[in-house]
Amino acid sequence: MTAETQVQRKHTEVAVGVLLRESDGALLITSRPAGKPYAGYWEFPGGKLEEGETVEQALRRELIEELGVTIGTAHAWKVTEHDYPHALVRLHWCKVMQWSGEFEMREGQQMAWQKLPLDVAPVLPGSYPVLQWLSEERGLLFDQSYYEASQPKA
Ligand SMILES: Nc1nc2c([nH]c(=O)n2[C@@H]2O[C@H](COP(=O)(O)OP(=O)(O)OP(=O)(O)O)[C@@H](O)[C@H]2O)c(=O)[nH]1
Repeated sequence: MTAETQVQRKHTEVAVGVLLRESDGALLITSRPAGKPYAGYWEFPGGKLEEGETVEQALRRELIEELGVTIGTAHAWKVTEHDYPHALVRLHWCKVMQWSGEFEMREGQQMAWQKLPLDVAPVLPGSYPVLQWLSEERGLLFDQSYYEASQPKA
């Protein structure tokens, strides 16, 4: 092993929210704004933890900044990792059932309340496991290829 391969990449810690609408179980997804890696891809709302923040604090701050809503409790759910060319991310997934305020896309992104399977694509690859778990919870089949960039929607 060379010195280069021994270098450990540092994880970027990310808080991500699965907002679930009580009336019909729909979940909220948003598009990544222009200027960020994977611009235009669909994702769950969230962002990077800042120094000294807990996951819940970071998620609450990000959703105010990006969507203009204040969340209630963020229920810690799963932790996943994904190695992108731009970053090695550790994603802290939370389920959120309560929020207040009006949704306002403060970064020029799009939002959509969606049932599974989603009818938008592509989705960030780091989010595929969560779509799989959410599908399994609902007794639905999960087909990753449906969400990949190369798959034109029917
Ligand atoms: N928000 C969000 N990030 C995700 C998801 N899935 C996933 O792999 N990521 C990755 O997690 C990282 C989140 O970074 P971000 O760019 O959204 O965070 P941020 O808003 O704090 O960014 P900034 O401070 O650069 O503006 C990105 O590398 C992104 O590719 C997801 O579903 N939602």
